[in-house]
Amino acid sequence: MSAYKVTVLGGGAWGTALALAMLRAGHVVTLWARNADSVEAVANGQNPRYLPGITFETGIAATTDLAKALTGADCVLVVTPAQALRSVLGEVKPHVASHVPLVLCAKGIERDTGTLLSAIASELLPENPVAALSGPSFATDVARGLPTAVVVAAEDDERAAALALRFSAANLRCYSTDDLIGVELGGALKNIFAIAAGAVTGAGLGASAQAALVTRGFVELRRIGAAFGARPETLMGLSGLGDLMLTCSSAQSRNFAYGVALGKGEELSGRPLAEGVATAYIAARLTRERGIEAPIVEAVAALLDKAITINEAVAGLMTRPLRAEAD
Ligand SMILES: NC(=O)c1ccc[n+]([C@@H]2O[C@H](COP(=O)([O-])OP(=O)(O)OC[C@H]3O[C@@H](n4cnc5c(N)ncnc54)[C@H](O)[C@@H]3O)[C@@H](O)[C@H]2O)c1
Ligand SMILES: O=P(O)(O)OC[C@H](O)CO
Repeated sequence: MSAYKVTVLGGGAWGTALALAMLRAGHVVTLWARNADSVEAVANGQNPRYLPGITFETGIAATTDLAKALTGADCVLVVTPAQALRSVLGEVKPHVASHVPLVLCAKGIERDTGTLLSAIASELLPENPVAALSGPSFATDVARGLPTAVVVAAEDDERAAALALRFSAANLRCYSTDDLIGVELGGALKNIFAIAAGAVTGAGLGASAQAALVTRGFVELRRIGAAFGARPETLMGLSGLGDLMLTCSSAQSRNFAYGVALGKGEELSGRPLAEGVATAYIAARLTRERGIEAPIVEAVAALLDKAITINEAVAGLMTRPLRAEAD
């Protein structure tokens, strides 16, 4: 069998970790990054800017030349931030063959339009099959070779299963599903609740508040997901509940850490990427427009907008009309 060639777009933490995961799964891996320093470092078994303190095996062919990176690719993992997807795919388009699957690994929704990432890919490269990879997976854990499980989604379930088989390795177990929207929404929305959970911690509101917030956040996640056509079992799975649990409980999460800073009233500019900031803004707009009840999403968006204080956010959530839990 000829070698399977995976091209990874994005030389940050997750791009590097996924490139390593693909290498460990036995594939020929090329990583494209726009930054020459990252390219040189990754080729030498490090990425000090995004994965400080981690040394890994060599074998990833890293380059800043996008055309070269995409030549002969059997599969492309797109691992740049969600808000950059449209511009990155615009650059990719002239260089990628139409049969090559695009596996979207970012977690977000386009801030200005509310478009899901898979819809952006289908709009720009309509011939290319689209998939998503998501689930509880810190880049540092995956880069270190620690075990986890994720889910690969594509509307064609056979394609999803085939990609999951390709991507799985000793310490990366990939499940598959045809619920692409469910997987995308779970991954995008959990970041908003991770910011909220971090804010609860930062403001010193206690472990009980934390658990209540995350539980009610999950109710909201399922309510929003259902309105957009996600299947409940997907949202109960790795890309929904699994990733929500991870990001809402660990200071390793950049979204959680952003929330902690927010809750403490610290300076927020210049922090590492927290996708939930843009997602909160657009999710609040979408839920408002569609009449979906999403008080935690609203509160996070208002907090980020500095329209309310953390105390006002808490008071707003605590004084909502009482109701049956299942409603
Ligand atoms: N880090 C994780 O643990 C992790 C895990 C799962 C999913 N993700 C998701 O993966 C996505 C990327 O996250 P990350 O952790 O790699 O972020 P990062 O900040 O570590 O790296 C982002 C990379 O994208 C590059 N980039 C930014 N804009 C670009 C553009 N317009 N064109 C080309 N390159 C561009 C940056 O230079 C950088 O190399 C996010 O959506 C994140 O939610 C991250
Ligand atoms: O560090 P975060 O908050 O972007 O989370 C990373 C991953 O999404 C965890 O699965």
